[in-house]
Amino acid sequence: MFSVKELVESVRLTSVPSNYIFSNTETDLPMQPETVPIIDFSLLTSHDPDQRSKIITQLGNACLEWGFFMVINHGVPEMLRDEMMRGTESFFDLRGEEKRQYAGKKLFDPIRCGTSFNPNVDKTLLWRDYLKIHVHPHFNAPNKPSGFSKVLRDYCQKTRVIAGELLKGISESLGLEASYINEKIRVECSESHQLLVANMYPPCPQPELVMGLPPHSDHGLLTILMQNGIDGLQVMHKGNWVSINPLPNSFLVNTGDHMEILTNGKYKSVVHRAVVNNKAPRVSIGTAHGPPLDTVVSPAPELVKDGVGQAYLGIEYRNYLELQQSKSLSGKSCLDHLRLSL
Ligand SMILES: O=C(O)CCC(=O)C(=O)O
Ligand SMILES: [Fe+2]
Repeated sequence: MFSVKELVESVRLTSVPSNYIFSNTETDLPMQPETVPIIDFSLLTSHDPDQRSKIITQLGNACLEWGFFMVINHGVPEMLRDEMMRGTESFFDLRGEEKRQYAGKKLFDPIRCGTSFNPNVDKTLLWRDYLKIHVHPHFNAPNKPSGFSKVLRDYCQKTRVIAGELLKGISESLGLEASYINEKIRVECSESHQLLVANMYPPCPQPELVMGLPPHSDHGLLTILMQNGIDGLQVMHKGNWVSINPLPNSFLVNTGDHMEILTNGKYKSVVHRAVVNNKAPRVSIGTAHGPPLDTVVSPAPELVKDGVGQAYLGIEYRNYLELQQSKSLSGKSCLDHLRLSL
């Protein structure tokens, strides 16, 4: 099966095919009403030292306690976000044969589209189609829908700027120079890696039986995400799933596995999942921000001290991406390969 969207559109489904049914989706776990941290991005670029130090403390706390926050006042025009969302939806609406040219591709091929996470090994299929594009250091774009390439380029460039500023603030929150993360693993350099992942979750007749994306953490340092106005993201916080209802025009940001490695476990990558609904298609667009593919990410020596030993092995970014893609998406199983017992 190439696409769950095609499945939904081809037959009138009243129940879910058995190969999509998760035995334990835990969607009945109590949801905690929680206020997730909000970061006012405009204060990060403020010249007022008091304001900057306050927002850096907030950013540090958000990374420490949540690994997740909403970013407001980020300066990305609403029109660009709308165009990006419309372009992505139009891509998923293209005829099957137009999308199939990107099907069955390998991890580092410029553009891939398909369904589930890794249908070759996924025991249960996910209620999700995806489009993945390597957008930096080499920019790629599908040739349809028309005009999408320009919007995509602009959107990806602007999200890289946001990631760069957030990483400066995060470096400072760790007591390091603002440029530390950038210089250590070259996240902001011209070779840095950025992957765009667009997810399409069609409406499902029995949403409680399936998963859009099962609990997982992301590779990279930070993921910057927006959605089409339909909720479905849940974040694990203190042992509970918290449903995320983003503020209008905000970005959702989460820490990835390489943030956890780099900070020697101080800022952990956050486990999250995407649930689906029976009413409206949900689309989310994430950009994962990492170093150049040949960079070995290992714990920062400055954070391996005071009796705390090195908690993770270093690994080349490219190898980590390959490791993650070789398996089914499952919790923090990739990071577990690198943990050192202290
Ligand atoms: O759809 C979402 O809200 C989450 C997407 C996600 O976690 C991912 O693409 O890694
Ligand atoms: Fe994710």
